[in-house]
Amino acid sequence: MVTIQHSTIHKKVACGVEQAKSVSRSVIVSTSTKVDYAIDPVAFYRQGENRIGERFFWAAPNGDFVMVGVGSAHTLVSNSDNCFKQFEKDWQELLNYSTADQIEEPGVGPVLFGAFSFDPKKEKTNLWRNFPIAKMVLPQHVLTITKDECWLTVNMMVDQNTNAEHLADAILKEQQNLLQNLTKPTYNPSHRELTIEELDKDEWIASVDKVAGQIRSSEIEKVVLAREIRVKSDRPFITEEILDRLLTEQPISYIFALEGGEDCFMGASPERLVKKQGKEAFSTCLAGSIGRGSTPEEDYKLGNELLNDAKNLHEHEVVVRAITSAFEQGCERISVPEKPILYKIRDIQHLYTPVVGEVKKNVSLLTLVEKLHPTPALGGHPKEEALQKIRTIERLDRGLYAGPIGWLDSKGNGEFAVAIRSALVQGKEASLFAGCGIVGDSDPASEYKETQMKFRPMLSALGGFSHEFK
Ligand SMILES: C=C(O[C@H]1C=CC=C(C(=O)O)[C@@H]1O)C(=O)O
Ligand SMILES: [Mg+2]
Repeated sequence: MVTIQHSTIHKKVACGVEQAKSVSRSVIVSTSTKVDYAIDPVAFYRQGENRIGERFFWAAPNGDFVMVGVGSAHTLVSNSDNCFKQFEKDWQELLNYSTADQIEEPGVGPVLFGAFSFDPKKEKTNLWRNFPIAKMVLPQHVLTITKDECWLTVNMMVDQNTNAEHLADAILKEQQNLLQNLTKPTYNPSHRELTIEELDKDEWIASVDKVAGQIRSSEIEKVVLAREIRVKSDRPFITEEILDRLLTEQPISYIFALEGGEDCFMGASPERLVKKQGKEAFSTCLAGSIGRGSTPEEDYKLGNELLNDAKNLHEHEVVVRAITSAFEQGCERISVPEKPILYKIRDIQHLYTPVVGEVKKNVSLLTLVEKLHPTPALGGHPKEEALQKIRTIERLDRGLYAGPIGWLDSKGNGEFAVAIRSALVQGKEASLFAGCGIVGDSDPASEYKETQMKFRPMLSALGGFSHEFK
């Protein structure tokens, strides 16, 4: 099933080589083809298994936009806290030396996909050894599925010595392999016996109590405290299987996976950080939580309770204030509803306020990400004081948990979610992360219960079940 003509791609690579010669540096050659048949994104991801360590998966809520990447034509890596600005500059420079088809569709053509650590200033542990502080990849092969179109893109980095014939052959051969087995995979739903270790559970509960006390007697208004559980299985986890479950069980969340070496960071986040499409920017304030009811009546009652609960409304309002203020710097004509509504996902319900604005001239998506991150839904308020508190009190290494994860294209469009409800999958083991917004009247036992609910999406997708997390 060849979708790009060999002669077309050969010509484009040869042109790229000429360009590389004239500018004395490597250049990106990118070409995209619209396909008129359905490609299952998980099947495409699975077919890329000989590129393990170099794949990513992204599906926006309701499958409105799906992007899968295999292989790496170029990788941007940063181990400093200046990563947003550095990547912005690197990307612009790469695009200045690129030849790509002019396609307006967001997410088609040269794209970067990647993730940023929650806090580059926090000391890194061995847990995240396979991930730098930040990385964004220009994939060799990209599958982009929008509401009514499906595209395949190949990206190549060529220099003056590239053999156009060889490169065109190799990339087409690999694309054919990726398109071999397009039927939706079926996975054995067999249940796994998981052993769950709650790391520093008592210390975490004590820290909630301590921080709530400090908040009552200081300028700090809110601090998000996270914890980790380590899960062990009798056999290796299969990331395709986990993706498949997440897509079925968490249809209105962002489903993501990013590989690093043998490890895979993945999750189902309900929380958008920011999306930019053309001139418009969209963000989401998502904070304040309660469980789901077992009957529609109970669920409605719980939702109503959340909508009127002073502690949760406060937790939420801090986020609305911070996101609005970040938008005021980068956007105009900002619209923010006065009151939150409910966002109900399988295991939990949240308070939700969407924020929309028109992006000011020359404000990029990465600039918005930098201004917004971390919102008080993940960090706290005031930002720096809350981060400092998290650095000293939290025992885990958050790594990419709660950091921005997403994509951007060559036209400035893209979207980032905050990587919560997530896990770092490492062979037969996985670390899961969950945090809670702590305010002055936080009750440690209820915050603990809230983290248990937030572990459920990933625990269930890993194929496990545990009474303590019911
Ligand atoms: C930090 C997390 O959730 C945030 C998002 C929604 C609700 C939250 C809350 O009610 O505490 C948190 O701010 C997490 O899931 O790890
Ligand atoms: Mg909360």
